[in-house]
Amino acid sequence: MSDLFSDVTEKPVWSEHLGPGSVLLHAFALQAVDAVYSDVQQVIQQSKLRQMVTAGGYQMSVSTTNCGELGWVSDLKGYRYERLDPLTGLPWQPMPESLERLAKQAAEAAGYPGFEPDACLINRYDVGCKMSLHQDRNEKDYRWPVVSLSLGLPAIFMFGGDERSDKYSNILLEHGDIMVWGGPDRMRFHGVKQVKPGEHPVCGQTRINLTWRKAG
Ligand SMILES: O=C(O)CCC(=O)C(=O)O
Ligand SMILES: [Fe+2]
Repeated sequence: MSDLFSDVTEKPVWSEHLGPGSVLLHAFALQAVDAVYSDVQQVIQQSKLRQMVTAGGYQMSVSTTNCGELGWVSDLKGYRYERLDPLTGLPWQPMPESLERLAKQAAEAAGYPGFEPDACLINRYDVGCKMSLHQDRNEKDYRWPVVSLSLGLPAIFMFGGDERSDKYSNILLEHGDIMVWGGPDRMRFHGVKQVKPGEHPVCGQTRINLTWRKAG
């Protein structure tokens, strides 16, 4: 086919098991990307992306916002979930249906049926942004997984063990991939290496990451 984009939307969907509770769903989101991406743009217009500060006083390189009942925030008081956007004092935007549906489908495909996310964190990585190794531990109930969608520029995801010093694997995350980790893998350290320069047909010079969680 001569259609420029046919190879983008027709990449095979396949599951790669990366641990007893973690699955990389390659290309899982490609069919839903148009709706998801435009809904993310709507959310970002209402709830601005901002660079949060850690308890230690460091400004994160990624820019962040949220949708859903609960939003992840960080400031000098530390990491936590909040019902109100601290920038506006208003509730976060409701989670768009396209996002909620995709998260549930991905969780189910990864072996976590019944996932009801109440938080969707939106991270924008411009070229050069990264996320250091960390655990996701601000959620109330660790029985539910983290479901994480990558859009735009590719990134190397560091997937480590339960200790910060454990060796990690380097996993390539591409546009439309969904990484799910839960169960025995829920507390594994993870992070993202510096995003390399590039131009993506949908997202331009950025990587967008959405992570869904049952936080409350
Ligand atoms: O950007 C990613 O792929 C991971 C993001 C992440 O680990 C987080 O937001 O907690
Ligand atoms: Fe994380």
